[in-house]
Amino acid sequence: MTTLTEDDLHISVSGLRKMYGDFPAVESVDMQVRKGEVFALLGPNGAGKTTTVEILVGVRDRTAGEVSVLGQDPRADRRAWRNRLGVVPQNTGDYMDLTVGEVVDHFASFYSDPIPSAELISMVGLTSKTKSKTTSLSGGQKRRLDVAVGVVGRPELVFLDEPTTGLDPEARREAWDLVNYFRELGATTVLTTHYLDEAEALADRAGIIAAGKMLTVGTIEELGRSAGAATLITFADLPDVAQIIPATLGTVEAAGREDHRFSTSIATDAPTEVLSRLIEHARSLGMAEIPGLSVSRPTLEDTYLRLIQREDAKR
Ligand SMILES: Nc1ncnc2c1ncn2[C@@H]1O[C@H](COP(=O)(O)OP(=O)(O)OP(=O)(O)O)[C@@H](O)[C@H]1O
Repeated sequence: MTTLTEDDLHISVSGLRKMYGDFPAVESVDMQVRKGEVFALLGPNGAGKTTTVEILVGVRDRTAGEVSVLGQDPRADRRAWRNRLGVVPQNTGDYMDLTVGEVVDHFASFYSDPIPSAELISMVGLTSKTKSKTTSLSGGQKRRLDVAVGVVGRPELVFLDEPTTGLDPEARREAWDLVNYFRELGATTVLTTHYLDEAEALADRAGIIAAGKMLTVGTIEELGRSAGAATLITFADLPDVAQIIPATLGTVEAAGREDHRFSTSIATDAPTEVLSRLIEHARSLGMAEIPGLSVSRPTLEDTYLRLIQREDAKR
């Protein structure tokens, strides 16, 4: 594993804790976000995602822990530092009686090199609404305007708190395009979400958080492999499998009749070895093909559900 230096990191958090009275909204969060990556904070309702983001962007104080964002402690909240961030909070205020174009122009005026308003409005799919009052926008359209306002200053580090909640599938895709656009510009993105497909589609790495605790951090593939989830190899009509796959290599999990076939599943951490033994076995029986063969890798969803359920069981 390569050792990361402070220069490679846009965010470094250790031992983060936030108490509301004697309730720990954030109990132990450790995470590092590398320059240029898309990092997803995944977790169920009330996990502590928003509180963590609010601390990172300097709008909420912390009880304990070390936090560095773009090389600074967010508590200092310096203007030059803030201008390098783009923040799309979960709940934004209203934009009063202004039109979409006026709102974007207004926020653009705070920055020295903003994304041109028309370009940005088009990127979030609101061109036809440029002259409409924001009060007439649908919930999803308003959310897209929030995203535009948050990123108009070409931030180096973007925080998107549940950017696609309430959006229809097409608008979700547009929001995803925007994240990819920022990735191409070299920006770092932290997004909170409880949509696993969103993390899978967008994130380089993700952290799973529940009940204020960071349970695991890794690439999407690493997360899929963690929490003891095994690869599942399924096939049909291959006799005497138990004799060629010892228990040390895999567990023959299910055997049943399906569509006139006798199907078998093997859960294994050594899929290549199991497959090669199966193929050799099939050949020795004179079979050219193994009927119904499929290999399914454990998914992010498997790991997520396992970890969240394990955490729920503790409470
Ligand atoms: N101002 C506050 N005072 C007291 N408790 C709070 C406050 N803000 C948040 N909490 C509690 O802290 C916990 C974490 O909340 P937070 O909003 O960070 O969760 P979240 O992961 O963002 O959830 P969601 O996905 O529902 O937005 C929740 O139990 C919430 O009720």
